[in-house]
Amino acid sequence: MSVESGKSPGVAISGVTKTFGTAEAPIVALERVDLDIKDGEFVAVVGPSGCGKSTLLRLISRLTPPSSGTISVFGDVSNKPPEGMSIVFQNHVLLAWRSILENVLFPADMTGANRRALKGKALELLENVGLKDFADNYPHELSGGMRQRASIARALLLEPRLLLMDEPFGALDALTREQMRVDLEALWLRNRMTILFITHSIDEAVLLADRVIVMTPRPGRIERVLEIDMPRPRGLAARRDPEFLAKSEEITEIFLSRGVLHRQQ
Ligand SMILES: Nc1ncnc2c1ncn2[C@@H]1O[C@H](COP(=O)(O)OP(=O)(O)OP(=O)(O)O)[C@@H](O)[C@H]1O
Repeated sequence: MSVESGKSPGVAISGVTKTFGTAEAPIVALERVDLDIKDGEFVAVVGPSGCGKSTLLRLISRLTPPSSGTISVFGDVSNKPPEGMSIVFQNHVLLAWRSILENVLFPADMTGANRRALKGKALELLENVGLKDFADNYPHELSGGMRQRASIARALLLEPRLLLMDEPFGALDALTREQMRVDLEALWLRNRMTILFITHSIDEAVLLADRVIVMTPRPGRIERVLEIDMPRPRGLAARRDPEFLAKSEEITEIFLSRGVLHRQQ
């Protein structure tokens, strides 16, 4: 049951299979996936390349329909894009000819929202992601990490209730990635939106999420769901928490047992 008494429904995925290809040569990207995400929960999905993580995100966003099964987003089972949804991809998709502030305001232009009323909000978001002084610069004047921060600020402009993040830090250097993780947690603690965060990194998943969904490939299935019981904010120190070490090890063991990782000979 996806709806806890007294709480609003989050995302409920029930018996979902997604098959690509042809009847003769089907590619089963996801098979019989069941997953409930609570409203306001931070869930990470970790798994090897090709296990169906992006497909899962695309199904929830309704960019792709499931082959079978149902997906309810905040109680809505229609095939319309969920209201209050934002997506952040691995590679920033900023518009080269717009300043950073204008890029963050872009969703206002797309939806017909009042951009004048949202300008203050956009500047506040740029401050939150450490780009206050770059509002009038253009994307080519920023580093990769700064551009990704701007993408995240843009995704938050309309105060999404559901934030879908597909390897958002995948293209960043290790130091920037660590800082982005800490900053994303701070943003989430302020806004408490529902987050589905896709990553290849075991550490990142355990450090960020309330629950980690471990997926294994061919066909993509949920192998295990782990509750991460660490106090927040977790910040940089969380890497020393015994819970972090135990849960990272548990996930590593799953991938070892499924041949995704191999011990050195
Ligand atoms: N549009 C499509 N047409 C055909 N096959 C597809 C399509 N999209 C995904 N697939 C297949 O579905 C499977 C899962 O792909 P998906 O992109 O969801 O994996 P992923 O876990 O996100 O991988 P990665 O971590 O490499 O991004 C793969 O075998 C892929 O080839």
